[in-house]
Amino acid sequence: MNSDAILLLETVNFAAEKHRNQRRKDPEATPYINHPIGVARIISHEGGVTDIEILQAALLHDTVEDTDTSFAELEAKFGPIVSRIVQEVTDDKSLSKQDRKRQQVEHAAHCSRQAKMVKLADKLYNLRDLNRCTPSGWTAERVQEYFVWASAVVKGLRGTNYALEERLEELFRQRGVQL
Ligand SMILES: Nc1nc2c(ncn2[C@@H]2O[C@H](COP(=O)(O)OP(=O)(O)O)[C@@H](OP(=O)(O)OP(=O)(O)O)[C@H]2O)c(=O)[nH]1
Ligand SMILES: [Mn+2]
Repeated sequence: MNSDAILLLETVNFAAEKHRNQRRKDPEATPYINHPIGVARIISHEGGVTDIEILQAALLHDTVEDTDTSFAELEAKFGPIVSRIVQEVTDDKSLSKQDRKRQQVEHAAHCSRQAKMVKLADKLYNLRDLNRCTPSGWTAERVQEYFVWASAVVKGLRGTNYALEERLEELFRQRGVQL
């Protein structure tokens, strides 16, 4: 097996251990790890991107935000580039939810190309998930608001990957949301 395959297995195993007790918000409480694996797969399978550091960052993208993982830990295990990409896509949890959402819109255009790829795939996965089923406790209005906010973030990510942007635009169009 080549070394990239070994490295990806190491990375997905680390993410699975970190997210082991977490579930998605859907009524079936899907294991959380399905999300980062799906985000990495969108990047490779739909985006056609095989850059190992982007795929690793996709697998790890919610570990700091949602588990006890630190950037120092990611840097020691996976190196400075992967750690930096995850940092770029991690919300500052000390901010209010409203400020976090606003920051994502403001920061999107200033991210590296690698972080933009992860962000595009993360939004694409989550929007498809919202079309598949509504998270427990979410109203139709909250779902629509997520689409509107996601479109404002994606606006700042444009010019990164044509295939992913096309698919996102189609989802926004179906919701009557203008990009
Ligand atoms: N659509 C969907 N989302 C779910 C589900 N379970 C967990 N999530 C996560 O919820 C987040 C979106 O919900 P919000 O209410 O907007 O954010 P919050 O987690 O800060 O409360 C996403 O986080 P994120 O990946 O960090 O992305 P972001 O939207 O915060 O950038 C998404 O991954 C689910 O079943 N469906
Ligand atoms: Mn995510």
